[in-house]
Amino acid sequence: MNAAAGSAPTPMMAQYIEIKAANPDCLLFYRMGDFYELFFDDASVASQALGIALTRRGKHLGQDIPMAGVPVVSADDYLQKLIGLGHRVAVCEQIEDPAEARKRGGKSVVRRDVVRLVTPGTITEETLLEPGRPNYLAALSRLGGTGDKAEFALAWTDLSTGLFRLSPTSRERCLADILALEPSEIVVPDTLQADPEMAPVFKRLGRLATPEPAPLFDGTSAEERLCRFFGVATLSGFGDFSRAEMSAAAALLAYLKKTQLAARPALERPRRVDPGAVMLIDPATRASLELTRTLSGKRQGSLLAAIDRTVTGAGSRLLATRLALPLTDPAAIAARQASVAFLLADRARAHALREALRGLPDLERALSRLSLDRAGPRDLGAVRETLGRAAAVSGLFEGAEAEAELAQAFAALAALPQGLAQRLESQLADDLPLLKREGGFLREGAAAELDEARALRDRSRKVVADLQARYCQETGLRSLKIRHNNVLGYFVEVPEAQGPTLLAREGFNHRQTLASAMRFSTLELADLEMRIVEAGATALKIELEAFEALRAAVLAEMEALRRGAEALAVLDVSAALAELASAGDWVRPLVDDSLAFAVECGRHPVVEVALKASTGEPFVANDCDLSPPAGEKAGAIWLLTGPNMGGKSTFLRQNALIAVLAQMGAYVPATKAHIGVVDRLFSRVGASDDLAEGRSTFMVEMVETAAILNQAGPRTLVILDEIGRGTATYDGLSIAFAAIEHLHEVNRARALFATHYHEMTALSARLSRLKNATMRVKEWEGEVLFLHEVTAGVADRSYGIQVARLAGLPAAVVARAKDVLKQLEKGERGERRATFLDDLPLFAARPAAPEPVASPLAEALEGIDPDALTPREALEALYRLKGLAREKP
Ligand SMILES: Nc1ncnc2c1ncn2[C@@H]1O[C@H](COP(=O)(O)OP(=O)(O)OP(=O)(O)O)[C@@H](O)[C@H]1O
Repeated sequence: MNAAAGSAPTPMMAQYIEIKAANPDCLLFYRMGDFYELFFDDASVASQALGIALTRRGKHLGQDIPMAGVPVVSADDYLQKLIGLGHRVAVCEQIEDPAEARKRGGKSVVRRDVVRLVTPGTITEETLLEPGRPNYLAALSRLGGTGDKAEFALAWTDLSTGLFRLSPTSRERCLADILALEPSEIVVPDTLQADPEMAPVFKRLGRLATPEPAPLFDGTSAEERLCRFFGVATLSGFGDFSRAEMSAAAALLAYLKKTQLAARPALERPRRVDPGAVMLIDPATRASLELTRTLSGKRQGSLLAAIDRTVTGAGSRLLATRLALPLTDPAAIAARQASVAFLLADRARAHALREALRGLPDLERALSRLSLDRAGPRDLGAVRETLGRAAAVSGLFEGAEAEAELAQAFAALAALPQGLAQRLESQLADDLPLLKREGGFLREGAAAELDEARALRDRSRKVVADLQARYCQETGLRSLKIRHNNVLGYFVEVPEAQGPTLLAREGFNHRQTLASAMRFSTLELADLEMRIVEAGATALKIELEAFEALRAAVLAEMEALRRGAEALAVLDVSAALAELASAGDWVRPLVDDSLAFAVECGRHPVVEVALKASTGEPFVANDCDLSPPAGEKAGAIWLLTGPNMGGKSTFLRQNALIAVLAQMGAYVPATKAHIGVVDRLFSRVGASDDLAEGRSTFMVEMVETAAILNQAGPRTLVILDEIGRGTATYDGLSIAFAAIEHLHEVNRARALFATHYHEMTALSARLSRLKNATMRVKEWEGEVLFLHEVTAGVADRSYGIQVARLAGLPAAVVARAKDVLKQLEKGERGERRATFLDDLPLFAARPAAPEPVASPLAEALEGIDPDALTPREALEALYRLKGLAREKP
């Protein structure tokens, strides 16, 4: 848009241009009556994104002005779509009554201003939010310049619930930390985004990152800005935060101020998340394990979808957060397990609890809207209902001896302000309207004055009915009606043919003639109108005042209400995990500080369910033991060979998922499990092509493998599937070979390694903690039967051709492949297997051998071309070489 140049625009356009200039990176929703209108380029963008008509409205600089509009009543739907597409929207409202503007003179435009910037990370409307997903706005800061001294920190908030957290991070792990949160938006200093060193991070974050001027992140003023926001003299009461953490948190507040303008969100005090307290899961692992969404980005099919039995939005959000950030402290994990165990032991009460929670309104989000003054009567209703249900839940567990986490939750419920519940109950009607602006949400008896005004209004309605009957009688016109509209107010309407009767009568003033009717006003009606309007206005005023008083009363109890909401979410999650454990026969894993990893009869939580639903076949449970073998200090590595389709990937993943489930405090799909805390989880399973980023499948595989070999430690769990298969056989085999040696000798990590390179199984003779395992198959009348059973041992074949046949490869191709395989096996296989290992030095981790010194003998040999020599010359060359061999090198 280049609207500002040239001749003078109309006053309205001038106002529009000024406001748009102040918000260049947003689509401007410009309020005009019952519509938000968009102009110029914004109009084209919105019309395309929303599928709405692109029209024109007047001219600017001699050109038509493109325009698109959305009705205010359905603006939320359009906002949702635009936000989903990554746009930001500035909502510009009329901030004075049009009557005021008229008083200033004919050409005055109504004052307008932007009241809010709607961005993906700052939405609070129920309709714009997903109930079971937190909506995080994060900020990343870097202090201390570039290089090794740089200090990184993250702060994140969910404006819709008031949650506020911060955590130190680093250049290396910031991307993993950010992606673990799945923020909707992350605010970063523009200087950081422009730093080439950070390019890979920002490339991955893409549109999630919102660059802001670096002064927003100023470290020196951060503490003071935080203190001011929370109204405290010092932050020491909240925790001991680093300067980088405070900088990120202060930037977050500044961004909220910028987007929320007048409204001040009620955020909880910032809490620090210690990075060591959670299992580190890098982005590739997170994606490949499909923890909260599948590789295609859907929730359906993810581990989260498979385990989510919660019945409330807040519960579902808490479960997602726990799954995304599994813990590393055995005591904290045990505390969560104890809650599940408690509810598992008392199924009847757990069931009653779930029934009491089912369909509970989202108190956290209602509180946030109340604090931002964006709430409606149903948000007050949510407080009322939650308090009622909380009392019922408390009653349910009266006298119960609960442990740590649940004991705390019950205490929070007991501390809820039940007086507030009574007050809300006595004031709010049973059925509440969405918006407060039309009233109708206070119950009868809530306020004497209100009842009076309402009675007057209702009486007036009866008076209208009586008046109509009287007019009918007096005029003899039986089809005479009293009607109402916003333009005329109350009026008398008769069919056109009867119009003359009224025109002739005293007291009926003609107002309008329509195609089939005539309309009249009377003095009595005008008088009535005034009384009704006054009564309505009085009633509305009383209701709005009562709303404000109730809102203030709720905000005064914010802390207690928040803790109560959190307690209900904890109860919901614990009961949901108990339900899951009971329905699926899951067990409580022992999680401790050892290096054990022993799972008996483990199952894959997602595949098991999918299998049951599709073929009805049972899932074959399998053991896995990576605990340090007797006499060893480090965990074991299992080298898994087996046929294609044998279930290797499923087995690998299921053990990674069991570790995650165990450390989030859930039960696990197994008959017994002992897990020494995993501090870091790496999984390289299946190809996650990154072709769009300009890296080939093999390159991505190697980058991820490099990350694992560079970072894994003894507490790490590594899951590697078919490393090296994306290149020539010998290259791939060599890489797989070297990678396993490194894992065993240098990283000393617990690992599961699946491969089709059967040559590698011979490594178990040299690596003391490496064990061979294989997927059993049965051959029967030329068919392969996959048993999906993991046993000790080595597979001798991959059955690739059988699988290819099952997949429908043409019979001729299958037959030819069999021939080729036979030839290959005859010619090469036996030899290769026997000599392969002997040809290789044992460990790649060994110091490299010194560079060979060029010998004169070799040089002389190099210079001889046997085909070009006569027999005599050949004999001479031989003598010369013998002579050289006698000399010392
Ligand atoms: N333990 C099990 N019990 C029952 N069915 C299983 C089990 N494990 C795997 N399956 C079934 O076998 C299919 C193939 O499993 P998976 O992909 O793990 O095999 P794979 O050995 O990794 O194959 P490839 O080497 O071809 O990648 C799965 O989709 C699943 O339906």
